[in-house]
Amino acid sequence: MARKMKVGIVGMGQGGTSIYKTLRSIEHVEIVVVCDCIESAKGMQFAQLDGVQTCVSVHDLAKVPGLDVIIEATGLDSIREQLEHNKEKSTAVIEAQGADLMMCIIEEKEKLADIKRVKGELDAILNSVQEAIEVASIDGMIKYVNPSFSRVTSINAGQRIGRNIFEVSPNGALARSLRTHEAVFAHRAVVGGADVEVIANASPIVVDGKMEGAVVVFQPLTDIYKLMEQLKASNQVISDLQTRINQISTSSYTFDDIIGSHPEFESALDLARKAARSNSTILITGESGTGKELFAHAIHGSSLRRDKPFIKVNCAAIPETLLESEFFGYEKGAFTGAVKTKLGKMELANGGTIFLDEIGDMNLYLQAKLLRVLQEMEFERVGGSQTINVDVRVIAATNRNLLEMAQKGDFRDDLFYRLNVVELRLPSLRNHKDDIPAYVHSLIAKFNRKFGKHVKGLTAQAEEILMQYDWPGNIRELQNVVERAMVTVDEEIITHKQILNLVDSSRTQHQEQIIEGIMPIEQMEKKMIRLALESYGDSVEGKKQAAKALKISLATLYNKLKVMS
Ligand SMILES: Nc1ncnc2c1ncn2[C@@H]1O[C@H](COP(=O)(O)OP(=O)(O)OP(=O)(O)O)[C@@H](O)[C@H]1O
Repeated sequence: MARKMKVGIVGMGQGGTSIYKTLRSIEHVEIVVVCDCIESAKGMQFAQLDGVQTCVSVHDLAKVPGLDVIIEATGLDSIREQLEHNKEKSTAVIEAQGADLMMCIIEEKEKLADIKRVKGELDAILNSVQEAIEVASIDGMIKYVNPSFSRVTSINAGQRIGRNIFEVSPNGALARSLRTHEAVFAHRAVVGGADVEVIANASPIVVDGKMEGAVVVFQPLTDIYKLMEQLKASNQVISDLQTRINQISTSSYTFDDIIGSHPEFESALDLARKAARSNSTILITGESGTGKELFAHAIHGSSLRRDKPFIKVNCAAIPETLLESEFFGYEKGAFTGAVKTKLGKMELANGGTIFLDEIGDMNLYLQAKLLRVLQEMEFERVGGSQTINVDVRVIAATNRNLLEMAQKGDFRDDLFYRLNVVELRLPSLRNHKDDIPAYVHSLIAKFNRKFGKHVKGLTAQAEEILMQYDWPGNIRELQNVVERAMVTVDEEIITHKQILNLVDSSRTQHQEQIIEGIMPIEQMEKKMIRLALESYGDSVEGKKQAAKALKISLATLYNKLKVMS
């Protein structure tokens, strides 16, 4: 850093004080000493506050060593003479006017240094930005282009600077901004020798309210396209992950969610529990609403794959044309509209279980493909050539008779046998009606929670209707009937009238008698036996007490129970 100029001032009246104040703020000047015969002069006080040495005698000031300049601000010849006599040889004495001039020069020098610094910073910025920048003065003379300008346009600075923008690029954003004195946004143009398509923004350069020129900043569209491509790719990744998250559901059902203790139902449950421990393919058959999907969930939820995906495909709900891509996914560009690669259900289920509901509705072409997957656990995405290996457990379900379909040629028999490794036949509800009270009990508790009600149960006659009805829609229909009864019920007990309104009367036997409270003796007997067991319990002791209450022997009770089950 340059050495500071050491200055002394004589005469701290108005003139001297004003010089003092100006010099004090100049970086390259150090005021070493000030002098006035009046010690309390304003300027003397300022100096004292600033910690600058003060004195009342010109002699003392002149003796301060190392002064470069003494500013004589009294205008008195006698003082000037005293200074000339006493100062060091190398010290210059200047008068107030000279000091003003000196200050102007120093200030200009400092301004220049500032400008140089700002210019250095600006150069660094302009040289490093990716955008091309061009500046022209108000008459169109090109004053500046940055290195990116040359990179983008293949025109070097020497070829461009000094030319007139109205001649070289009369329709560009820069010329338009100069002509209109307004900013120009998102102007698309082709520039340079390389015919590069760019998008440009230009704005006027205004100094002290006057337009001096304009600046244009532009970027090749290829750069923008590249960024857009990158953005699209990132969005694609996000949306794929989102789809994956939406599609993957790990099943939270277990066998504890399945109600039913009728022997036929129990044996299906036992088999399902055993199958859950293996990896075998399972075919679940049964009428609609018998619980096939619930069983599939429970098997997955109780298997070692329980923390992996459970993916359901409803083969009947997906149009045939989409089924293949739904299953195996597709590669980008596989067909019109395949703008991105999509994973199929088979891939999504990797490590977990795929549940093929309504498998009987799958077309023969896809059946062949599925057979290969089941045998080799590998497939290709639609439009792709890469073989994808997976580890998926398959559970299929149908309410159709696949064996019959296979015999007729409507279902591949090899696939049927491949699927039918474990066959789980779920009984229709009409075949395990004894479980109805337990279902109803659990459904009432579930809907009490859902609707905030306090329903306690249903009348004996209402229950009897449920027991007599033949439930074509099985447990799903029972669920609907109880839910609708719960919506309409005002009391704590659901009545037979409410139930009768909800079931198909042609499928309910002896409804008139029931309305009257009359029912066949045989039904009445079953009902009394159930009631007795409910009251005394199902244990041996409970059965003994129930037999006593029914006034029959324990052996007779056992015989009757055998017939009932
Ligand atoms: N044993 C059961 N215990 C409790 N709820 C059951 C039982 N069986 C079925 N459900 C319930 O009944 C409804 C129908 O069951 P699910 O959807 O599993 O039947 P499905 O046989 O798969 O029917 P579909 O063939 O029409 O697809 C479901 O809400 C299910 O939770």
